[in-house]
Amino acid sequence: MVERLSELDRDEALDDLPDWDWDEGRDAISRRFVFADFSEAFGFMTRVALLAEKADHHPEWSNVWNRVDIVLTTHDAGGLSARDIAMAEAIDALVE
Ligand SMILES: C[C@H](O)[C@H](O)[C@H]1CNC2=NC(N)=NC(=O)C2=N1
Repeated sequence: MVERLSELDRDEALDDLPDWDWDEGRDAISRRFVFADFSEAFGFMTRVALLAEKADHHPEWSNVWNRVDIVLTTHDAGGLSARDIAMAEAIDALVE
């Protein structure tokens, strides 16, 4: 069972994820991705979906044409966990 990150661990992890915002109310992190067009956005979503299935850790997300909004939190833990940090790092690596 994965646990929620402590405040200290969270602050440390978020220092290395400057493009992600922490939502205190939800204990979640979010990031908006903007692409050239829908095709680029959906290609990205496909790659994220494959990562998510492999990790058995799934984003909450929405897509409007070239925009993809992703929220990561761990439902099983009731907040942000190391699984979200790992997923955010893997997602960032796709767009680097
Ligand atoms: C049974 C299965 O392992 C769980 O429901 C997994 C699947 N994907 C998940 N995704 C996310 N974001 N949080 C979870 O707690 C979670 N749990």
